[in-house]
Amino acid sequence: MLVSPQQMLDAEADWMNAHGNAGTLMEKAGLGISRAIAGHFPPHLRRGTLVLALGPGNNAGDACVAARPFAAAGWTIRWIAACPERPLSDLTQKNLAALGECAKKLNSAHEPDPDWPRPLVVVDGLLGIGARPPLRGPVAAATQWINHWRTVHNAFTVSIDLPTGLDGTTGEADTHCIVADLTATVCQPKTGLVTDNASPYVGRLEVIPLPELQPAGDTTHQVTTRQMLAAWLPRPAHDQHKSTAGRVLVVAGSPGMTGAAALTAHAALRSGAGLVTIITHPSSIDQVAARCAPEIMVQPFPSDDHIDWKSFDAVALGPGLGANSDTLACNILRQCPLPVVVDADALNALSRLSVAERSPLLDQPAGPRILTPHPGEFRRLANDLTGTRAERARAFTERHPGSVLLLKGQRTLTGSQDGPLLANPTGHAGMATAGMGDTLTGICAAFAARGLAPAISAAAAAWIHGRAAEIASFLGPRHTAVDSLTASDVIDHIGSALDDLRTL
Ligand SMILES: NC(=O)C1=CN([C@@H]2O[C@H](COP(=O)(O)OP(=O)(O)OC[C@H]3O[C@@H](n4cnc5c(N)ncnc54)[C@H](O)[C@@H]3O)[C@@H](O)[C@H]2O)[C@@H](O)CC1
Ligand SMILES: Nc1ncnc2c1ncn2[C@@H]1O[C@H](COP(=O)(O)OP(=O)(O)O)[C@@H](O)[C@H]1O
Repeated sequence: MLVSPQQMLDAEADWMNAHGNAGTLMEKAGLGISRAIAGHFPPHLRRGTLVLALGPGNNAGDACVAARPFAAAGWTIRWIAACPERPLSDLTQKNLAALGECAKKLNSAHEPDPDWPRPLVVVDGLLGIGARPPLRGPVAAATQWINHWRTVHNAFTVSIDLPTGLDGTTGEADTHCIVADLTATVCQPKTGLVTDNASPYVGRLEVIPLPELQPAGDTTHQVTTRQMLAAWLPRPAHDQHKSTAGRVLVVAGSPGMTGAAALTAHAALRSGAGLVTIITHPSSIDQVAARCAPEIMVQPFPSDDHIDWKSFDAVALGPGLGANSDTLACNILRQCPLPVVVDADALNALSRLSVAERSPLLDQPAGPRILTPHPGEFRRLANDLTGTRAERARAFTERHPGSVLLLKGQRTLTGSQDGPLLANPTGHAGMATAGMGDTLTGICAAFAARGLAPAISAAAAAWIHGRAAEIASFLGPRHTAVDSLTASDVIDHIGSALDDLRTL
């Protein structure tokens, strides 16, 4: 559910009227924020430096609570009062004191101390949901040094509830709005966080559960959470075998794009599929097979276009298929009774059909369909739709009620006729690289083959895909800069993302 800042403030006021003490809520929220930071930097694994930028409100208290497990694990803790003319709130002072001697005050924040251990994490506890841009005075100065540290000193920035300078309702941002690598939003995500305006500022989004508060809000638009996913993704049954674990058919690859077929198939294999078979252009078979692990079967397109659907549970259709396979792609879409994840050149084939030919394939398909366009492919499929990404996604699923839409991008959206619009919170900008969509298609097809409903397969795949990218970049044994991530790195960490999800 999305809530406006006002709805959240109302829920907080109700709780305060009934219980009169914000301390217990701060304790829970702060420890949840701490766990979210630990999802990138487990405090016992790498001992770095945590800098707390404290404002006059209770976000600053949350930041101090969040720092406690890091202090206990031996991190260097520094804090700075961003508005020296205003006192820190009573709860902030109490939780700052609880950090003990290891939390030292900074009088200015021109540059980070070169002797501080890395990683360097800065927590933006400046302003909360009660504030709105424009930024003024010392807070505006604080957001500028935090953004400078991020750009020049590779600081990882964590915002509590919303990046300071972002309007929680509209997502409009002040010029000096914090660019948050992680936004830990308490209780429910605020409407502004998932708007198109907010995408340069919000980064990874983590919703910190706080069931004590019960705000009203918009249930038709949600952020996918770990709690939802854990209920959706079953562990394998003791008595399953490879033919019941999910059989994926990958229809992909062509001369020059054999890697797309291999990436899709490997992602499906790592996402729990029991059997993975690629069918590809006869001229590419040897190259595709050479790229694949021995577990993956590789066969040529059948000469008569006949595929025995009983041998499979789901299909991944389109990655690297090239522009000469429109007939094959459209025939599969006409005939296949199984869930089909429709990507890349299969989407382009659909775009090239007339509306009269395309509509029945999307509105009354022969089986479940999950369409996974990136924004370029989406424009080709529905170039008449206008409005925000969310509005266009909704309009598309209303127009084509028989298909699930997985609209990729920085905040990937899953839309379906009868479910809420789901915004994906995981992932980072290092995912903007070749083959990443092919990987997502493989994960999604494996989940559909394992029996998950189409919309759930799509939303779960987007979450796992993004989380695998985070683990590869921040936690994996060979973690490196975000911008050196490859699609193959993501595939290598799908298993860690599944594990991570199950160790809530
Ligand atoms: N190793 C391989 O074999 C690879 C094969 N690939 C295949 O190459 C084929 C062509 O796919 P491409 O997606 O590269 O080409 P497309 O022509 O479908 O898409 C590129 C166009 O879409 C726009 N676009 C893409 N992402 C966008 C975004 N986030 N926002 C706005 N616009 C965006 C670009 O500006 C560009 O105009 C597909 O079959 C694909 O599966 C690619 O996945 C790359 C790797
Ligand atoms: N800036 C970003 N932040 C988070 N995820 C991103 C970002 N850019 C791209 N992605 C993700 O990476 C994938 C790219 O898919 P796509 O463009 O189809 O790649 P390809 O066609 O090369 O396989 C999508 O899942 C998308 O959501």
